[in-house]
Amino acid sequence: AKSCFDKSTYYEIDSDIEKIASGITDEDELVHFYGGIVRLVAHDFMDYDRNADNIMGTDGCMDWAHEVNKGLWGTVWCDDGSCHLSNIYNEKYSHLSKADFWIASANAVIRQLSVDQELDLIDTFLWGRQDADSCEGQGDRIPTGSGCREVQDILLDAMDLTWRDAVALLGAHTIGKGHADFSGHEGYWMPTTAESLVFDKGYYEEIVRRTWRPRNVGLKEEDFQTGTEDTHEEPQLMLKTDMCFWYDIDVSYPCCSRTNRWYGDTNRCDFEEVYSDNECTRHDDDSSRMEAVQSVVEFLGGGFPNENNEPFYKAYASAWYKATTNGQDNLKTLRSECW
Ligand code: HEM
Repeated sequence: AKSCFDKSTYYEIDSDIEKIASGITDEDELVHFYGGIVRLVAHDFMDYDRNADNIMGTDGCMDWAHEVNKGLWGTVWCDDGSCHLSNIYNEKYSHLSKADFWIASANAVIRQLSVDQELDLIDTFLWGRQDADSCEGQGDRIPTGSGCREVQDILLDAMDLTWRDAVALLGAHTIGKGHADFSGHEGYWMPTTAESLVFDKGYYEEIVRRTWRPRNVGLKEEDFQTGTEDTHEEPQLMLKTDMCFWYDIDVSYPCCSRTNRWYGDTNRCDFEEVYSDNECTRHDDDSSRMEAVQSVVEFLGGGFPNENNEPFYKAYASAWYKATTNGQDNLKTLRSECW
């Protein structure tokens, strides 16, 4: 096997992803095809812990049976020939490590779904990662969405990212969907399926502009929702970890954002239960988490509405690079040709 990764192989993976996507006619399935690939990489890099004996990170190893990874094994990656991504890997790319292949595949998704296909991550792509055979405890390191504390412990402390990096990376929730069967968090981060197929700064606009009321209070799937069956075909959600970039929900949950907005006669916080009397509080001015708030403002790209995805794209590329190279010291740039 040639253990070499050249540009033409990188482009071929991109076009294979495009080909598979163009054959998927069901929109929900398409959202999960694209979203699942990016989430797969996120679960590979979010287990990195610089302070642990086994630092893990992008090593192609996943504790597939762990609850937090539900929705990856069996639909995104599998060994029975029923998953697009593992099928092309087995057919054409198994000379590459899974870790490198997954990242190249996610780069393809991000490029294809970005506005004007502008967010091309090829220039910062490095390869040479080695797959690990075992990664015991991997799943225990992955965040579940419980709140700001989790972002701080995992993305900042263990992964050595900044708040700005974390806010940029989570912008990926603009694509994809949460599933009742997998995480228990049902719904899209965006208001429509179509918008869940565009990789842009929409996620930040949704956090800031909507009224978000608590859902699943008291359960382990505590999160936020907005809208009603009248306004939304499918539920629209935010996790507590998403809302944390704008509100101090560790302190104020179960709370509602923007308590002064109405839908007919009903306060938008009060559809199921009254939350209009408990507004989500903002971070203290002197809190280190204000860096997250400032990053959201930066990625909004100016006053609403605007088409300026530049600040988000730049920060995303830089954070993605850090997250996918953490702990790796022998990575190489793409060859122009492999022999
Ligand atoms: C605090 C960190 C994070 C938490 C708590 C979190 C949590 C979740 C949850 C609960 C889901 C729904 C899974 C399901 O039910 O199908 C999800 C999906 C997703 N996540 Fe995250 N995530 C985090 C970070 C990230 C990062 C860093 C990325 C990428 C850069 C990412 C990309 C995605 C994508 C694309 C989906 C959609 C998957 C699909 O459509 O099947 N997430 N995430």
